[in-house]
Amino acid sequence: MTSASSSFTSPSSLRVKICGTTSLHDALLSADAGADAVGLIFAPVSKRLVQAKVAREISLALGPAVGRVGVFMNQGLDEVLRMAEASRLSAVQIHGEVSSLYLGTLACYYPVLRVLRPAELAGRDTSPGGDQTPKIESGLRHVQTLMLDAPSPGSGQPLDWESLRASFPPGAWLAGGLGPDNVARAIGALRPGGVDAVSHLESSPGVKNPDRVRAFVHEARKAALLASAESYPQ
Ligand SMILES: O=C(O)c1ccccc1NCC(=O)[C@H](O)[C@H](O)COP(=O)(O)O
Repeated sequence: MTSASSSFTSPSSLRVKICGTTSLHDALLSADAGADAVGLIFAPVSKRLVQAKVAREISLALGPAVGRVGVFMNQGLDEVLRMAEASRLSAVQIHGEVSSLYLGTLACYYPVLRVLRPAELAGRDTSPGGDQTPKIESGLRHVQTLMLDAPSPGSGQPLDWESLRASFPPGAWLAGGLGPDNVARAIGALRPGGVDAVSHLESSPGVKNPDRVRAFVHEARKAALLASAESYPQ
């Protein structure tokens, strides 16, 4: 496994996901801005919940080139698979406590973005009284894309990128408090395989700010280009 600082991020391979899409209008906006994927949140705790009917409408309208990632948190396998099929999702993003069996089963049907918090990345939950069991389901690494996110998803809180430099898994995606103003610094620090954002791209919960969405995609692409140029030996 290469270290995060030496891994190569090709500008064309950085994936940009715009999460918390609740309307066809905003989905088309993100696609037009050059996003690779939109996130459709089905976790009931979210203030950005998308209606199943709207999610399906979005999936069918976006066509094959833009991913539709369903976001789930502590929801049963049956529910995830049912929503994914009904909404014509192209991938699922899984937050919360789930088993290896759960992830392995899902991975038979959909590409899985598995979300971890920094404490879990270190291999154990360091919170008071936390479970010390390693949290990366090692047998499933080959079928998962990891995403590192803040402990409270969708809260707009950035992670401490510097402290993650040594442990950030090559190719993992990064979320947590990203926006047009800081995504370049985050890419420069960790060279993620993808970036994902919601809070700092909105005018109100569940409603996108078009200028910020466009600026986010633009800044992310520009930073990936710079990072890949720096990765070439002189
Ligand atoms: O955004 C939410 O409301 C949400 C609620 C419950 C589970 C996941 C949720 N969002 C998932 C995402 O992928 C967000 O884009 C990610 O957490 C980053 O959010 P932000 O820090 O607000 O950019």
